[in-house]
Amino acid sequence: MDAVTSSHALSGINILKSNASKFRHDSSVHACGIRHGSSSTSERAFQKLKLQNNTSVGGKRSSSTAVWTHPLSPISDIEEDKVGVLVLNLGGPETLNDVQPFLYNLFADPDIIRLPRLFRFLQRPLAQVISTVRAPKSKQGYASIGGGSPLRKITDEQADALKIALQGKGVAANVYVAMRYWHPFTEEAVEQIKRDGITKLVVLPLYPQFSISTTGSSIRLLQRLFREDKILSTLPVAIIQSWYQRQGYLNSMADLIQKELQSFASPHHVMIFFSAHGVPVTYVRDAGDPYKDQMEECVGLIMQQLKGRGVHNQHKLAYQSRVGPVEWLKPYTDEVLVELGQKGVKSLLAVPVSFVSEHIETLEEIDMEYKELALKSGVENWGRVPALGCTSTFIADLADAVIEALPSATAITATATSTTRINFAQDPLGFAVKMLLGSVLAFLLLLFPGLKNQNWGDPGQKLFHNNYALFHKRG
Ligand SMILES: C=CC1=C(C)c2cc3[nH]c(cc4nc(cc5[nH]c(cc1n2)c(C)c5CCC(=O)O)C(CCC(=O)O)=C4C)c(C)c3C=C
Ligand SMILES: [Fe+2]
Repeated sequence: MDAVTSSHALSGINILKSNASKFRHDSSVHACGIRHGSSSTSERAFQKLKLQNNTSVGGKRSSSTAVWTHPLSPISDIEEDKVGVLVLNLGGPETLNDVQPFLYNLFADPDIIRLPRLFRFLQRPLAQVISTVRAPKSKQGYASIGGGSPLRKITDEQADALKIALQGKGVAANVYVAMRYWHPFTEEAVEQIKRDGITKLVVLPLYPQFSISTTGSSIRLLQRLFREDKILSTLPVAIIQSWYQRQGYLNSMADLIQKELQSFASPHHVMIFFSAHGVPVTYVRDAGDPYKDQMEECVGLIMQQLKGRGVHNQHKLAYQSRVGPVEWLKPYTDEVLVELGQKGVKSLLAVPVSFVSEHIETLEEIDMEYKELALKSGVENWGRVPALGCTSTFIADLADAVIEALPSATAITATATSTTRINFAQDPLGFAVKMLLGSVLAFLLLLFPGLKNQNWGDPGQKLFHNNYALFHKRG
């Protein structure tokens, strides 16, 4: 997928795939309230762009900077603009009492459980059932990491650090946090943006790779909120779609891996084990989610970075955190760990690669479940790379990404295209059959609550599994 293309029913917003590999990271800038350096590579490029824009026609792509300009929003306005950055994240329950309602919000999202359009009316009842069945297992997980998700605190810290890094680069901006499924909700952040009179907005997902289920879902919600609002519908917005290719991010990941390898007695013999959050395989196969491709490319780029530093360890990518009965992206982390252990791999360094803060899947799933499984399977030495969090080089790079995106901000206008409609046009018979089966199973589920499949939390009946699998095949 190319930069500045809209995708997955997200047309109408200027979406950037932040591909600024030509920008070196600026190690003189420190985030998290530390030191702020002078002009960075990106800042200089930004200044250069300002000059360029004064002399060139808008709407042209700047090949040396990976920044696109738009005739409606000349870069020379940025100094007068009131800039906002909207940081997107998933959100997590802060207490155990929040777990079920948080799960309800998650499963009520049509980008998480993808029902055919005609059966969307079942979304909420289904979410109620699934969240109730899943809650006990989820609660156990959150209880084991201190009774709640650390996501809000870490995201707030990252937002503060980003504001400071932007300031250090000469851009005064308000940074807002918009969570998809828990506080502070996206709606609240958007209201605050309106109250503050922001005149130019950059949307920055805290997911390096794009997935329909994460960045895509948040963007879809934003599109709706912005279109429905008189003021917001004219606000120039730039959306950074993904940023896993950025040099600053890759450097920061390589730094963390290199550092962690040193904690092993024999660093060369450690297998670098990338574990990414999975998505159901239908997202990639049927709905065109670029997540898998981007993840594979991302891992390749990190390894390339490490090779450039003389680190030639073996590596492997696998997918974790599957929920429900459907097939998810493979290979599965738990299965690979067992295989590697049985094959005689003795040292493993786990690298969480789909997310930039610690959360339940790093603190509980990787640090507890997977570690135990690996050790039981024959692995003797286990390590885990921490999430990037507020690492200064990383935050500085995010600030650069924001600055590079600013000139492309443009108002949200066009109407979204629907994947469902496309699928229907391509395969009307298949579409009708799936809808019919989906409806029969959904009604069965609602009429006979006993059919709830306990595998969302506990072992149980199979029918609900199959039901869910059908729902996942949208259209
Ligand atoms: C890139 C990151 C993520 C993708 C892709 C993703 C897809 C996805 N997740 C679920 C179901 C659940 N996710 C849950 C929590 C959760 N997921 C992510 C990230 C991605 N999810 C995060 C950051 C979190 C929050 C963690 C925290 O600390 O609070 C949960 C709840 C936890 C649990 O019960 O395991 C569920 C459920 C689906 C179905 C999905 C793709 C369709
Ligand atoms: Fe998830």
